[in-house]
Amino acid sequence: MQTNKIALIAPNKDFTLRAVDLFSEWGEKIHVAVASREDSIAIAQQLSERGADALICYASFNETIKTTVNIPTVSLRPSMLDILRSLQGVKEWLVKNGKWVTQQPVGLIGDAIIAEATVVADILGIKTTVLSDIQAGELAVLAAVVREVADIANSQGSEPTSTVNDIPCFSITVGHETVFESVRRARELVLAGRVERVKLEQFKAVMEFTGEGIVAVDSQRRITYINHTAEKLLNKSKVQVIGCLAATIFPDANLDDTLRYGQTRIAEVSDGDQGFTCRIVPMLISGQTVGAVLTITEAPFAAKDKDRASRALAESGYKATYNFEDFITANTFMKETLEAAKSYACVDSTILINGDTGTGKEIIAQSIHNYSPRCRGPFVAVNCAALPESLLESELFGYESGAFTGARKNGKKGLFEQADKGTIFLDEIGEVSLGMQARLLRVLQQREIMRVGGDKVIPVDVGIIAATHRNLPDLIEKGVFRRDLYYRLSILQLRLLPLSARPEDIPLLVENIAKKLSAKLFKQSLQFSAGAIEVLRRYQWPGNVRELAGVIERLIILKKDTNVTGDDVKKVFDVKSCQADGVRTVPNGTMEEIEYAIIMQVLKETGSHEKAAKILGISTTTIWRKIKLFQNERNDFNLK
Ligand SMILES: Nc1ncnc2c1ncn2[C@@H]1O[C@H](COP(=O)(O)OP(=O)(O)OP(=O)(O)O)[C@@H](O)[C@H]1O
Repeated sequence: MQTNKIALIAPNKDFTLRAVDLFSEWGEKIHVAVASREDSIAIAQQLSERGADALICYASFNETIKTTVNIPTVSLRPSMLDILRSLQGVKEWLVKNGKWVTQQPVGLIGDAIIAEATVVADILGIKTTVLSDIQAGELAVLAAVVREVADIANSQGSEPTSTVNDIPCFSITVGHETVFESVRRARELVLAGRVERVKLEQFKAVMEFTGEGIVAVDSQRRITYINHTAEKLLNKSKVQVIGCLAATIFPDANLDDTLRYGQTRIAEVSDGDQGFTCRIVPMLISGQTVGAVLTITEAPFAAKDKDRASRALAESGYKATYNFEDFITANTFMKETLEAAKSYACVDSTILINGDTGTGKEIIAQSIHNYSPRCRGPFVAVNCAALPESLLESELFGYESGAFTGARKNGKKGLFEQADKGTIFLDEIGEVSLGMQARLLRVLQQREIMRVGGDKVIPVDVGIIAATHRNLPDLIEKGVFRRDLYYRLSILQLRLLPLSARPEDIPLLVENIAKKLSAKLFKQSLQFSAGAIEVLRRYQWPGNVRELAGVIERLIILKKDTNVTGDDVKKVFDVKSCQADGVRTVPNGTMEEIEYAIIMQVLKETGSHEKAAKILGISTTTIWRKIKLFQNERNDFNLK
């Protein structure tokens, strides 16, 4: 390879010789190689491997060559000026030889030049006809033939280069200026390529030495790039990894959401001993996902500790079991909500879930935790309505020894501390007192707590998800909820629709819940008729999915066969009202008093909040809330 790194691929020996002459005349050190159509690609590749920075290729070779080499290519073909000059020569010759007056057409041959030659001939007033080759067509009626010849012009003359059956044949060849222009263009591309390469090298240097591991994956999920840090983290070399399917290196990293739907997500991946947190970001070109970039950092939990960690979590009970797949819905709004929830899971801001009782707020909270980088940490759910204020405070923030009578000798860690590195789910946040709201606001802002009776500030690393069935802006208006706390909580909001607003979910939920419950109760799964589904769709479901699950459970237990009709469903609804109206006596009083009395009666009969909730078709949270509300109102009343 010569020092000048441009090479020309010529289609024949004559072309080659003329090009060599021209380049030496111009003092250009350009390597010229001759190639046939068949070996042109191999020769182009050899030239590229031997260090050529750009190739000038005869036009008919260029289309295939440019897609097989990684260096820029320039197509060399007769220019418009070359065609004009040739046809002008033809016209002059026809005039000079008395053939112009006959107005016989000129035959044109050569796919690459036909379009331009026809236009130029029109301008010059030359009649033309297109021929496929020199033997074909009515040569006798032609004044002349003009054809493209793969050569460099050797003279500027306007004489025929040959004759066929006494018809003069003229050639259109590549002019000297055209060759010169192709060299100029190739040089320009080499220069531009160099600038790009410098930028690329700078970019690569930054990528290589950043503290995070970086891996790029194409749309076929094959690894196309891995930086030095990722090689070290994964203990694998570029050679081992490039070209492999991402799944072979990261079996737990699900790329579907990113490659199909362009979503950014965070996954916990491991390669045996070591665990990593992996942020997966789509690579977009003009809005189209063409691949993904994975940034990898060491996870707070090493893989070898995972079993121990998850065992400890299971034992502590602070474990989230639900994932997004468990949330069944066919409703478009709810599907969008799930997508938003997945995005929220990737950031650490507080999330507020709003929805009626039984709409799945806890499923969503658990799923967010399990989808987030905190998934290996604890998930601590606190029902803020279930505890009296003083107890809630010491439960949430813990206490120091001797903080109050009956306090443990060594003090106690609060739930915020227990949720460290994980997520705390503050259910029924709308029910907490103003005093407690002030304490919560401080944690939300500073991510620090102070134990009851303590004076030490303890930093806590927790994700916070809050939920309520209440309309918090209404509570703000009533002065029972702090506006500043609401703003803090509501940066990322999710709203869950009541079941009555999404009747299209009923068939899916019925099928799914019936399958799960019948397996749990060791019963055969039920078949719901269209009539049964219709009855279920028309019902209002004040207790939402929890109530639906209760109805299905009753059907599974009561039905002797497996086919459920509309009447069966109605009867089960009746059974429920019989239980409430028939067996128990309804006391006199206000609605609240009757409700309170019924709740207390069922609690007494069952001895358990869970069983009572099931019978009444409401959640345990609602039971706690109603009791608390009733008792608070009584206390207020008594105080007055
Ligand atoms: N979309 C759903 N798909 C499947 N199961 C659901 C769905 N929504 C709710 N459930 C089921 O309904 C029950 C209630 O759900 P969850 O406890 O998450 O509701 P909630 O909104 O937190 O209720 P509450 O406010 O009363 O505590 C659970 O058994 C849950 O599995």
